[in-house]
Amino acid sequence: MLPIVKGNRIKELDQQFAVSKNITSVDLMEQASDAFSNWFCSNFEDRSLSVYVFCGSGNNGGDGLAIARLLDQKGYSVTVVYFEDVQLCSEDYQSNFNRIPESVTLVKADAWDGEIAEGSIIIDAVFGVGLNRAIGGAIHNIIDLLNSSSAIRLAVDLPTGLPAESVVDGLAFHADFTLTFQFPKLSLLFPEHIKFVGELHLLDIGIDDEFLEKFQGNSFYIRKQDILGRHKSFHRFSHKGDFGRVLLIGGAPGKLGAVSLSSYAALRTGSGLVFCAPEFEEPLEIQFPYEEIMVYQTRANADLSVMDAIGIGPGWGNAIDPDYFLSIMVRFDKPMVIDADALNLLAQNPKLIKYVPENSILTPHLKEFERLVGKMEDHSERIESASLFAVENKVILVLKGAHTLIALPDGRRLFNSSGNQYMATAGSGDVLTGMITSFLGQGYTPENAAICGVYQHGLAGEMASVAKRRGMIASDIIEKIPDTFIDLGIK
Ligand SMILES: NC(=O)C1=CN([C@@H]2O[C@H](COP(=O)(O)OP(=O)(O)OC[C@H]3O[C@@H](n4cnc5c(N)ncnc54)[C@H](OP(=O)(O)O)[C@@H]3O)[C@@H](O)[C@H]2O)[C@@H](O)CC1
Ligand SMILES: Nc1ncnc2c1ncn2[C@@H]1O[C@H](COP(=O)(O)OP(=O)(O)O)[C@@H](O)[C@H]1O
Ligand SMILES: [K+]
Repeated sequence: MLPIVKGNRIKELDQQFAVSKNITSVDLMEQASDAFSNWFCSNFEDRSLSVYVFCGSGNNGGDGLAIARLLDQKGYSVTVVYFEDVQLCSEDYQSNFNRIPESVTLVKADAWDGEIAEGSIIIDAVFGVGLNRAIGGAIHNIIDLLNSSSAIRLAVDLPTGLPAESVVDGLAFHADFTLTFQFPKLSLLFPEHIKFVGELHLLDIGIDDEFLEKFQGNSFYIRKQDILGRHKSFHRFSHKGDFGRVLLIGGAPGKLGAVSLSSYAALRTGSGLVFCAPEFEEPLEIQFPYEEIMVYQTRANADLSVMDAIGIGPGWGNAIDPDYFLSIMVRFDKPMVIDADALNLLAQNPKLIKYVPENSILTPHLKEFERLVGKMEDHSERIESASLFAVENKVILVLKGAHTLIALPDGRRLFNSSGNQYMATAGSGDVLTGMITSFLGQGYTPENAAICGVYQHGLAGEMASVAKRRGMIASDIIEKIPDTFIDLGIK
């Protein structure tokens, strides 16, 4: 998995990597700038475009100067606006300043007329991970101006003004696209920053994962290539028992759809047998839209030990007796998936938390998480409390949203890369519960069930949204689950 290295370690990483490859830091800057300009050329093919590059005094500005030179070579019309006298800038900035060809218009910010031709592109290379205070003075005025421009805005590594790990305080550049080097900086994944980050892309600048691991902390980014190796394979003689017997508990009158979506998602994820226990007086009379789902009674002393996995909570309603929930946890006594109304029940009865089986997977969205632990200031605080909750309670906490966080009981924090805004539709969380429960029932470790479930849920959402966009609904996500196995090469 890709380490999300902290901003304050990146300089050291840069230097050590350059030494290990027998190159200079300015060579690495060239590799980064080359990756940026290649991305630029394949996304903005019209060479008659005017490009304005804004350069700060550090290495982010150095990248900007190298990018300006490379785009000029490719035939774009390039203007560089810079802020600081060159002798006061970083060494690699100075090398690139000296290489700026005459064909690039070079203008100091205080002499710039503030004009940006219609249809131009702005590149922000003012500050990256070296930001150490709020933006002020002339830079503030120019960023303000750029933010109100109709031009397309690109940020190099990090939009200027965003700190690498915390929430922005004051002004920041509003990018339409952020092209970040090698790995995402943590703050690029915060919901508060979506208007600054725009569409996020990672650019490979040649630093291998093995080298990055030397600088890893507790945060990682889940990519497509991390999934295949976490899957189990089944063979020609596997029978439905091998694929697991799972139970989904939930669905009160008026909310049957939720648990029905979870159950159907579990079937599409590969479960051999899917049972559902809806919260009705006469559950056996319930007709599900999917005939493959069987009804199970969990009241009284029904044997839960015959189940390989249980997912509990979708549409369960708010009239559940906490003792009944407790009896399910005690009777089952293996990791389970806890979602929606079951999480609300935990929030209302905190004493129940100690009965949650170890390594269970809790899947709150932001509101449900706040009900569990109290109100939080911002995403940075949310990440810390999710991680603390997972460690203290020995559970896996899946904090849902864009870049869903999987907080593991050993303190690692995994951020998801798949999914998109079209998944913000009723029932898509119920689908996730069904998928994770299914993997757990197929014998995956809770960690792998959570990782594969979260990643593939996002991938299925991406696939379904290609044809449906904002018209996508939760059952469209379910229909694409089988395609995710094909796309990932999983047998
Ligand atoms: N391995 C990689 O990932 C690679 C990284 N690379 C690139 O390096 C970038 C990091 O470069 P960096 O460390 O030089 O920091 P950067 O962001 O340019 O700014 C620091 C300068 O800004 C100043 N300053 C700070 N805040 C300020 C403020 N509010 N207002 C005014 N000034 C402020 C501060 O000066 P100070 O006044 O504090 O002395 C300092 O001089 C990284 O984001 C990426 O683009 C690639 O080249 C190669 C591979
Ligand atoms: N912008 C987004 N990007 C990626 N995934 C998203 C986005 N918005 C929502 N999702 C995903 O959709 C699901 C929504 O779950 P939830 O809020 O529980 O919805 P519901 O209660 O309607 O089922 C989560 O898995 C979440 O990660
Ligand atoms: K920048």
